[in-house]
Amino acid sequence: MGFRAIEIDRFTEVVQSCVGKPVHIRKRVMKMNNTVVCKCLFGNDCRQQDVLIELAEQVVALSSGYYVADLFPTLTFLSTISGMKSRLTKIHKSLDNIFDEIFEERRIRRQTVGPTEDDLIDVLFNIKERGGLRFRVTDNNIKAIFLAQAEVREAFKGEKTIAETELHKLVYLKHIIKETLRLHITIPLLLPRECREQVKIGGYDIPEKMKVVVNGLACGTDPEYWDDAQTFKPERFENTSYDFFGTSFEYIPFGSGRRICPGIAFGLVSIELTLVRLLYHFN
Ligand code: HEM
Repeated sequence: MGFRAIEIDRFTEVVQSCVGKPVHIRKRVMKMNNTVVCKCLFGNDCRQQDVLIELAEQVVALSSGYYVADLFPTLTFLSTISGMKSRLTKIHKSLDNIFDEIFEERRIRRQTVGPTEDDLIDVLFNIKERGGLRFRVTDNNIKAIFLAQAEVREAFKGEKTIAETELHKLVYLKHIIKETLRLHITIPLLLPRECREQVKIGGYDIPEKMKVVVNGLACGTDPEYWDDAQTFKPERFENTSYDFFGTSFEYIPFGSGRRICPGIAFGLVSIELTLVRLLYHFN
């Protein structure tokens, strides 16, 4: 059984054991998803798992918030006095140290036991050691990949469980997920961009190097594009071609362009499986 299936089973059992008592579903789902991602990356017995999950939760909390300093990028002191800068620097340093620790432990294990290729870190170390690429793979490249894990899903392709292959049948569930992500986009202002060249947008001159913040929530709820924009209506996605890849700017729950979320497939399967389990087992 793959990591995801095991963790979803565990999650279902925990929720079941709470029957009759209140359960904080959001907290539990978040913890479960972070555990799955962590295990896919660093294996089943990662000593640093709890700290990594804690840091991931802090990053999500910081990146999904609204910060006045984002609106006034030239006022650099704002990000300093708001404490945002020092919090991000602190998290970055902690992550970097933990990655160094994990890499070192894995190097030692590979020297004694050898590679196992059952998690992403071994896959990347194998690539690094095998060489033969046009570029050299460094520890920093590996760290960057862990922070933007587009390959995760690909690496675990062989691990699909029957439940995952059955998901395509649940058409309405997919509409519900699309509609939920439209009204409740996870990162409402996406990630900030920097303009590469001077452009005119909507009558405004945007100079080169200007920081641009795209309001994804406003796009998804703009009455010019959406009928009854504030109402939850999953059927609105019937017979439409909206996808998650940022091809229509009125629907960009995972962002768009170069910095589009690399975890789309990973995230969607996790949402679908979790919902299916909850709907199956609980009223
Ligand atoms: C339903 C689940 C998810 C949603 C709604 C979501 C949404 C987003 C959004 C809106 C962005 C900003 C994109 C932009 O500015 O254009 C983003 C970036 C990102 N996401 Fe996700 N995400 C999800 C799951 C995941 C998962 C599972 C992973 C990793 C396993 C992941 C990793 C990332 C990373 C690394 C970035 C930054 C990309 C960059 O800086 O270029 N996401 N995500």
